Amino acid sequence: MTSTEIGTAAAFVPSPATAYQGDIARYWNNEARPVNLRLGDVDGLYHHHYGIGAIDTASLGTPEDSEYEKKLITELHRLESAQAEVLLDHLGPIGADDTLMDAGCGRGGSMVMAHQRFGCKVEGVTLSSTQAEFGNRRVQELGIADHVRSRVCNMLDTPFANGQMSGSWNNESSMYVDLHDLFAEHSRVLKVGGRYVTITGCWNPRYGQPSKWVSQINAHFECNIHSRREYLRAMADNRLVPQAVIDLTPDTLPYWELRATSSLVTGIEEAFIESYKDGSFQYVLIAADRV
Ligand SMILES: C[S@@+](CC[C@H](N)C(=O)[O-])C[C@H]1O[C@@H](n2cnc3c(N)ncnc32)[C@H](O)[C@@H]1O
Ligand SMILES: CC(C)=CCC/C(C)=C/COP(=O)(O)OP(=O)(O)O
Ligand SMILES: [Mg+2]
Repeated sequence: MTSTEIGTAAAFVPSPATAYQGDIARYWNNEARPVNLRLGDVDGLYHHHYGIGAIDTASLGTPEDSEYEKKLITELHRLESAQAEVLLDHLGPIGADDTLMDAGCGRGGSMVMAHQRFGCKVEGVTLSSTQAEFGNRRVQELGIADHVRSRVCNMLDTPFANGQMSGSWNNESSMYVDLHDLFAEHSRVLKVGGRYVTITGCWNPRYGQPSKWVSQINAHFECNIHSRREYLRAMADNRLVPQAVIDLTPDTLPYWELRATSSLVTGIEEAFIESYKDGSFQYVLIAADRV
């Protein structure tokens, strides 16, 4: 990759840094679950994260309604976009001249939302060429390819300059990497005073060790969920000072309970619901300032 200007083609695909990253690239290159594509089709924002907020039962109607499944998909998608809005709320004031980094950007839904809200540039990195192509195609269709770009790149070793970013985030993508390496890279690309935000699932140190449900989620996604304590320690070691730590577990449970009743279930719903209920697993937002 020679250019860092948004709007230029990013055809060069680097080799994965490790065999594990090669596995993860393959996983996301081959992913096409209806629960993600059909939700994205609702309004063209494609997410690979989960939802938060109360169910709007009035909008759902009853299961006997012939339109019920369509309404349920729309509702799940609304909750996933609400999750991304909450992440963006915590970035603080961002202007049109700022640049943000989405580490592990998936199909790019959060990046589009960030540009639409702030007018800023957004640089996304993913291991998957399929996802990067999907995201770049989508922003071209929207006419915002001069502001939003996905590229195939390891989030632990990005091409961005020191202090280039006013904000950066991981939306459900930090369970694929070592947290010390990850926060060292965010700390490098963020300017002093810049804001980092993550929404993630983490195991609860008060439970003791990762529960069987957490192990099941790890096996399902080939990831390695960290503990809440590990996040806070790795931030502290990398000049990232938490300003907000919010337990979103109660806010995400309605999403899972609704999803478990849909035709788009994937089989992982029970593990999320049971681990959130037994306290072994938590859905958290952490916002931290680069000092
Ligand atoms: C669950 S998806 C989340 C996607 C996106 N953040 C969202 O909210 O829709 C996880 C993403 O992390 C990316 N990822 C995992 N490890 C990575 C790494 N080392 N470097 C860059 N991206 C990585 C995957 O390619 C995938 O896009
Ligand atoms: C909170 C945790 C631990 C998340 C693990 C990372 C992950 C794979 C997120 C969801 O992606 P997705 O939207 O592709 O998954 P699904 O197909 O289940 O909707
Ligand atoms: Mg999904």
